[in-house]
Amino acid sequence: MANSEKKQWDSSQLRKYDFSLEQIPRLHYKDPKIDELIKQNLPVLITDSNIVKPAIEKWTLEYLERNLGSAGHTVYVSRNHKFKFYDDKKILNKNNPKGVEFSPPTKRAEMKVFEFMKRLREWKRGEKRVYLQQILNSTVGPAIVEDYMNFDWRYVGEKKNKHNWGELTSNLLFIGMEGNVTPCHYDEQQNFFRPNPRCILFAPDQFENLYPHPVHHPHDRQSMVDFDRPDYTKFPKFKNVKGYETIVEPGDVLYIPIYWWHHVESLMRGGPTITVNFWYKAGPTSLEYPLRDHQKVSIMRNVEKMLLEVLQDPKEVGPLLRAMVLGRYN
Ligand SMILES: O=C(O)C(=O)C[C@H](CCCc1ccccc1)C(=O)O
Ligand SMILES: [Zn+2]
Repeated sequence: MANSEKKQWDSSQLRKYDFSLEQIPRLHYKDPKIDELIKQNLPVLITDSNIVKPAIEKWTLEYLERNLGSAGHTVYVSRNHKFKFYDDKKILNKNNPKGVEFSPPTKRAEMKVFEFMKRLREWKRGEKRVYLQQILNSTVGPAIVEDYMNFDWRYVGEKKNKHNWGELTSNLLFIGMEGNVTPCHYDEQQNFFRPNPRCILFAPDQFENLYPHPVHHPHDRQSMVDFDRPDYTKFPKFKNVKGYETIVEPGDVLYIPIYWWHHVESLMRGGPTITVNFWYKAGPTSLEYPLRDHQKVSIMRNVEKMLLEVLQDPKEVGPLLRAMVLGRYN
């Protein structure tokens, strides 16, 4: 993440998608308008902050190779540029008979940091891509721990308290290759994210245009639409999708509100990217009316989970909901 020079890029380094995008507001970290946006669960790019300054200044690939420690690290391997996340616990296998038949799109490997860096350095176009996604925990070396302690915790703590978020669950370190993509998904956590250069965001009310996988599926929370080749027959509403984008400059931190969809990509021909996130649990939610869009997504998830639990067979969920709604609630 060391960004001594201002990273210049051009639009040929951005992957092309067939939807239009507006810009996400960029505000200086001292600007009080930031709190107004966070309060409304709206994204904002926070500039010139010191939130992860030590990482910005010191975390080069060489520094990380020397200091990430000797433990094995979680690395995903993909045959293409996409790293679509999946939850192992929902895959059908001998000790999960209720799981879903599923062939993972990426392989998860454990690699020592020098092994990962070697793969990064020697990668040739067309070869499998790698993406290190590692929780920052006690296994990392003392220098990294010290840098981590020197993040601007006062600033993030002040936001957490002001907007009564839950506890910080984790900080993940991502080391990705140029052109890597994390496809569109939402998380159930608040996120301060020092991202890869390009983030595309969609509000929770875009649920119907983004067709998330069913809740019991390993790709729960991920969009079923392949942005590179959208299937408008299966997903007709995708053509109505309305999104925002930001290209992150050095020193920026993006606030990704809970339940907001995000697609994250490293610039093509932009070299490897080093990013860090801060995931916070949701705070206590009181149901005020009118309900917020993200609260309706949470309600839909709970209805889906309850129906799956009580009907047992996922194939019965559609017919029951259609019987309940068609001609009566539509
Ligand atoms: O910070 C976030 O929320 C991101 O989406 C960052 C994203 C990788 C996330 C991978 C992942 C997705 C779902 C569950 C666990 C891990 C990136 O930077 O490529
Ligand atoms: Zn995410």
